[in-house]
Amino acid sequence: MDKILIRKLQVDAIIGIHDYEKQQKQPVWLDMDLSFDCLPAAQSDDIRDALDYFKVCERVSHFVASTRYELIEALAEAVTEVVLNEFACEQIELTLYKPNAVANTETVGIQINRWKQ
Ligand SMILES: Nc1nc2c(c(=O)[nH]1)N=C([C@H](O)[C@@H](O)CO)CN2
Repeated sequence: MDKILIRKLQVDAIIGIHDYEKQQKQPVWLDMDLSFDCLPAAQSDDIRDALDYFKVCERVSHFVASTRYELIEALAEAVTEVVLNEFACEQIELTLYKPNAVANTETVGIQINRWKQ
């Protein structure tokens, strides 16, 4: 299966277990590998046959910016539900990073794989 790739989509969100994290947004980064048959779009050269990565990024950015979660596990799960429910991809591998979470690390994060039911 082909994939549409999105790397380091940057969104500010309310995410964390501590009070200070509930009072101010902080950056999260998202990598998304979206399983999708790209042959029809390659043959037609028509965006209507494609999984439009701009629309995915726009929707996920608005969703993440509007949420409040304590755990990255919960935010990651919610993002995969939005993408699978609203776009034609069959599977998503999502990596969600929280770069400001732990000092002396480049970032921490989570990776999950979810399929359309
Ligand atoms: N598995 C997880 N561990 C931790 C999380 C999380 O979301 N998932 N969150 C925190 C804190 O919010 C941290 O990011 C900020 O101090 C700690 N551990």
